[in-house]
Amino acid sequence: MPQQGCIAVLNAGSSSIKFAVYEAERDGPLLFHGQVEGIGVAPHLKATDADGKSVAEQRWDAGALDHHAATDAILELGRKLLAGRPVLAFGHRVVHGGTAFAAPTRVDAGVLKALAELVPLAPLHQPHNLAPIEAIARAVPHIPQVACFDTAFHRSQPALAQEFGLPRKLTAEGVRRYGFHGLSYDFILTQLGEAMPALARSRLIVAHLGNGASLCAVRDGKSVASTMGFTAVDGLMMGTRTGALDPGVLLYLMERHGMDAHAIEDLLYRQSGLLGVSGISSDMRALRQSSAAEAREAIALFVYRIVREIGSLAAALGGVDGIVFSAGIGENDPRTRAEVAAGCRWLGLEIDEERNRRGETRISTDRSAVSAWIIPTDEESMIARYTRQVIAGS
Ligand SMILES: Nc1ncnc2c1ncn2[C@@H]1O[C@H](COP(=O)(O)OP(=O)(O)O)[C@@H](O)[C@H]1O
Ligand SMILES: CC(=O)OP(=O)(O)O
Ligand SMILES: [Mg+2]
Repeated sequence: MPQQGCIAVLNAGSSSIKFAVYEAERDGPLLFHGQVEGIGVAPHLKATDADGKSVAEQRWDAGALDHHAATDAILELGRKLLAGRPVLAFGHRVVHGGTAFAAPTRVDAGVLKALAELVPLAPLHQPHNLAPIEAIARAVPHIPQVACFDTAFHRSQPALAQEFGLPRKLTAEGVRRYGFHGLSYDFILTQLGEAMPALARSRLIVAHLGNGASLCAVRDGKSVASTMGFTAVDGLMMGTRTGALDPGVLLYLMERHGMDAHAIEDLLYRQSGLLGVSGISSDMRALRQSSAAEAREAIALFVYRIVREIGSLAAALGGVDGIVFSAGIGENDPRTRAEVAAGCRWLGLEIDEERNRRGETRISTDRSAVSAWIIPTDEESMIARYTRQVIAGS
């Protein structure tokens, strides 16, 4: 009997590369999935089959595995696990789609060239999103590849929410707020739309808190505003990124410290955030385990920034009905959820400590005016869905 074809998905984040393989048919089931997480900290590859049974596990020392080597390890593992089963298409997360790409797109040489021009706008992601596309195109040029964009979900934002106070010429050139983590928000809203349609239509703030972190204000299932802007360094403080920063700091760094664009990029994207403030780690798990005052300060600043930005998005929405937590920290760290919720008491949010500790889907009390939820994200399944659609339509 001929083997059924499948869809292979790659999702390169700033500290992880996630992967998944599904049967190719519509809503085809997952065959296996996994991730290399902790890239740059404590790389750890883990893959499981559809029943959750481990099919691969490996660890490396902090410096021994970069994104490039992690992609190679995943492609190698994929070949082994697929055991000759044909891949009908590859779906990829591509963080920045700029002004030109507002929907999932089949990749060809022209598309790849346009996406490569956006590398300076997403230096922690875009190169790692494009490298496997190029490698796969070289190795198996006949297999279609589809790029799915983090920016696409936010294209529904009102024009004002997308603008900076810059001269119009720059806005027209594309210097505007894009927003990221869109595949994650899209997945979460799709899930809510199926399971809790009334909640999905209400005024929500979704907190995607991973190594990269952002908030999205959603009304009627559509993005209204987001904390990330032109690039994924804006908004919340993150694992290694500053988040929003007074632009005057950049001028100071250039004038007083003679820093050029390259040095500033390194500072803003790789040396700051939880890592820079704590001087210990970019990983929330390590900071929670540390008794150092600097670790506590880094976490307190992370939470403070989230609470302040929730206030800002609540204003953009004209009120809030629910808050959703997701991604590495949002799904797994009850203390961060409780601390954020404590800062949102003024909004009418009351958390149920036991539900929060157990990680239940609804973590607010029954009488809380604003509900709070944990919805695990699954960007890979969203990418697979879009990849099937694009292939079916081409
Ligand atoms: N059990 C946990 N407790 C607290 N934080 C966690 C836990 N598991 C993962 N994290 C955090 O999640 C981050 C990774 O989130 P993830 O969304 O997978 O990352 P990426 O932004 O690379 O896609 C880690 O850096 C770590 O800070
Ligand atoms: C856009 C972004 O920051 O993504 P990630 O959280 O996967 O690093
Ligand atoms: Mg991610």
